[in-house]
Amino acid sequence: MIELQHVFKSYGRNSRNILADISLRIGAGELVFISGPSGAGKSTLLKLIAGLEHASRGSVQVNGQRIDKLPARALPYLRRAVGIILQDTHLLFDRSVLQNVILPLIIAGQSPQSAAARARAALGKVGLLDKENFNPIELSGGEQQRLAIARAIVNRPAILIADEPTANLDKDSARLIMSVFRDFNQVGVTTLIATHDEALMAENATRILRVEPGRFFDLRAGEPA
Ligand SMILES: Nc1ncnc2c1ncn2[C@@H]1O[C@H](COP(=O)(O)OP(=O)(O)OP(=O)(O)O)[C@@H](O)[C@H]1O
Repeated sequence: MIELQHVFKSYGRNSRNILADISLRIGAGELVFISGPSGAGKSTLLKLIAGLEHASRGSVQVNGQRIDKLPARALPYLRRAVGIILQDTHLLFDRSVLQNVILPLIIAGQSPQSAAARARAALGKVGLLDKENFNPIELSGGEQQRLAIARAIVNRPAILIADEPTANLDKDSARLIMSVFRDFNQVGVTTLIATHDEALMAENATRILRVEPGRFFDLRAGEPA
């Protein structure tokens, strides 16, 4: 499903490697955490997999496609295959909760009617149906994260990627967010979550990819460290 082979990433020609010689495989339906100190390259790794950044060297395969070689015209396909929630959720505060979720469907060419029905189904899955007419600014931090999740999954991606989705949330909101991810993971969505939250990983970990400056660890639950 996701395979990186000898991937290097630096930003700019003469700058240092943020990621150096990373190889990994993530199978369909896995739930994987990406951990590591600030600045180590967690977001960079997620962006390479989502096709938002390009590897400087090495190959990145998603759903059997070399996305580092993907022509620009194939990018919409990748956008639909991978739902992404970045650290800054980029919610649109000039329209309603429902309209925020409808927008990616309209962009993908759906009729307004079927887009509204699917957007409502997505809001239902994250427990926000009763707030569809609110402005996102009126939502709590945890609710805004859930809205960002609804928007990311409304196109039914096979892969869901989230960058620090529980940062700045209290414990109960973080648990609720995690239960939403687990629900999607349980119906087969491959889920990658970058986090600093040790408690979250301890409670949910199946596999942790730990990114440190110059080092990389693939820690599978149940395997000796
Ligand atoms: N677009 C960019 N241009 C130049 N340097 C960048 C860019 N994006 C990230 N970097 C640098 O790459 C390094 C890794 O950043 P990244 O955001 O991947 O780390 P991170 O592990 O996700 O950090 P954090 O936990 O603080 O979010 C940092 O030194 C950062 O300054």
